[in-house]
Amino acid sequence: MTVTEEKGTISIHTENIFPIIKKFLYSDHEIFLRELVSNAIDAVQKLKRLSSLGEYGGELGELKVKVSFDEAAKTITVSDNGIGMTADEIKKYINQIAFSGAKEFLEKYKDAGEGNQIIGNFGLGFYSAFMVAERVEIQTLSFREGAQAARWASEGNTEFEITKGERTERGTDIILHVAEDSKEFLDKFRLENILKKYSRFMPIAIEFDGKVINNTAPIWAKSPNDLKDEDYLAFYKELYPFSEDPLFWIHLNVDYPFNLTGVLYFPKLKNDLSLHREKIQLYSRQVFITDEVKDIVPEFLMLLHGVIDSPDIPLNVSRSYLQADSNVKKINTHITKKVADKLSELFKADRKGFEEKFDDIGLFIKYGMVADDKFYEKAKDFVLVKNTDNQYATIEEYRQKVEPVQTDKEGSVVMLYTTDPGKQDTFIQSAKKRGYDVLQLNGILDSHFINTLESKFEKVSLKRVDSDTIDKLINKEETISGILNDEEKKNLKEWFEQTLNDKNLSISVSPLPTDELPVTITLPEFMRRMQDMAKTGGNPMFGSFPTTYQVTINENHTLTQEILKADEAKRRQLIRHVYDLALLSQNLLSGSHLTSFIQRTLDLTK
Ligand SMILES: Nc1ncnc2c1ncn2[C@@H]1O[C@H](COP(=O)(O)OP(=O)(O)OP(=O)(O)O)[C@@H](O)[C@H]1O
Repeated sequence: MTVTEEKGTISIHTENIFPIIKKFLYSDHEIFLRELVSNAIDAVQKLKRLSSLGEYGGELGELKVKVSFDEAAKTITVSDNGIGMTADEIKKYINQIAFSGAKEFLEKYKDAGEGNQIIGNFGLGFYSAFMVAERVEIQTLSFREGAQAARWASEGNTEFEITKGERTERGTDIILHVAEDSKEFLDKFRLENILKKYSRFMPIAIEFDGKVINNTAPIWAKSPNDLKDEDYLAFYKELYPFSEDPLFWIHLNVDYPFNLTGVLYFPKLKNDLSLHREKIQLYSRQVFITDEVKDIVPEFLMLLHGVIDSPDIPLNVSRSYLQADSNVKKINTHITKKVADKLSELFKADRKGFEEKFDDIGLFIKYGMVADDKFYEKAKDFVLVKNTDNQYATIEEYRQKVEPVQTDKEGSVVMLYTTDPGKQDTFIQSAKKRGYDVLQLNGILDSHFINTLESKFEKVSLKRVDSDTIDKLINKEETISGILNDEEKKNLKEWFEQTLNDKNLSISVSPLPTDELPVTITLPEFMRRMQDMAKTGGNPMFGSFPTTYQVTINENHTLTQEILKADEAKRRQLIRHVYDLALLSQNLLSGSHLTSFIQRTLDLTK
């Protein structure tokens, strides 16, 4: 195998392949380094493979890839001690772009097990060098016995030359003569940063500036059986040095119908969902591709952290193509299923532990249920609700628990909830007095979650505990009789309207139990929901509706009798006072109203 000197023209199918590479394939020029280092790693892995198959009998030595640069000579060099190439192979693999050497190699060795170690076919790897180089040189010596060193050079047009090479040891140097407009890459920090970004977990040691920059065996490439919790936690810290420990994780390992490995972590979610996005990194055989996994991972799973590695995700293609890709869809479905299964498993295996973590994972589960029907179907059996006594229950358990007391006359189970146990305490106590239970639903997604539940569960409705007076909250057959006649009621309503003089109040007189407050202020459920939805991304128009509060006068209360009997001055004072008490019970009393309330109270006790 001797090298005959040769000049020639590269056979390519499209004349203008280089501009295409430059403009469309890689918008980011720094990718050239990922591609060349990937090729070098491929070459090393191919050699390992040949050695294990007995097709290479020589010493392997310390297998590695080395990246170096020379600012004065304006070169960047990627070296490896992999299989190298003969002059013929250069012609075949480098010159005939359309011919993929990796493909042929895989074809030949695909039955040999570990074949999937070879970095995939995801672009026009080698030629991306011309995005930054005005001339590229290859110095290479094949592992084959008796092979001669060969050199190839090209200036990125379709012409090339092949001559005898200078390498004396097996392997390849790719030498880039960096173009004037790409001099920024002749910089230690720039190169190191690019390497750390794309090559941090590549499977063969990469040396730069005297040190190895990568972790060649990240946990997702290992078998879950060989890993302990500490390993997962340590890897999490490696990925996100400043984050709190995750709650738990899922090790993904699929080989059919597509290849996918990865580890997804459930972080402790803060109440700001936007903080958590873009934390999942996508790899293809340990080569970093992107952290924009929007189209690959379902929206609600973007809250997770971690790594996904799949050679089956098409890369360097447009967004819309990615969305339509059937593998991507399958991956999406698979991840959703895995996550749901993991949660279900945790729930079944350790209910108590699940309850303890629920405050942290609840947001995530609810997000999934609101966003994804398939996820909802699984999650409805393990999503938990918590009542004001901090007891947890699944939706079905809860429905059964409250059904005997909280079914209204239409046969609907009314679940009551509070968004603020402190502020709504009066209402909560009043509900409890009647044997009702109250849930705490105060998360940022809960208003959406409530809508989802109501749409899925038949004959279940949810009402905030302060959205109506106790008798109407759960409207039962039984009626409480009132003690006032129509004339008295009419007067009462008018006096309240005159005294309070606020057009945003809708005043009515109702018979309530005597132990209820003389006046109750409520904001109807539908109105408040609209406001809540507007806050968390619904139609903002709803938020600008005028707010009308329901003011209900309890005709059975003794203070109401007092109002009827009192002279005008006293009456005004009492009306203001019972109204202020209602405000006070909702923490709505402030400013001058509060001051005059205190003064009035002092006057009354004189
Ligand atoms: N460092 C190297 N050592 C040995 N062979 C190499 C090296 N770099 C490239 N080659 C050969 O050149 C071929 C073409 O490389 P190129 O990067 O263009 O495509 P690829 O690696 O097959 O696919 P990809 O587009 O995924 O990179 C490789 O398949 C390989 O046979």
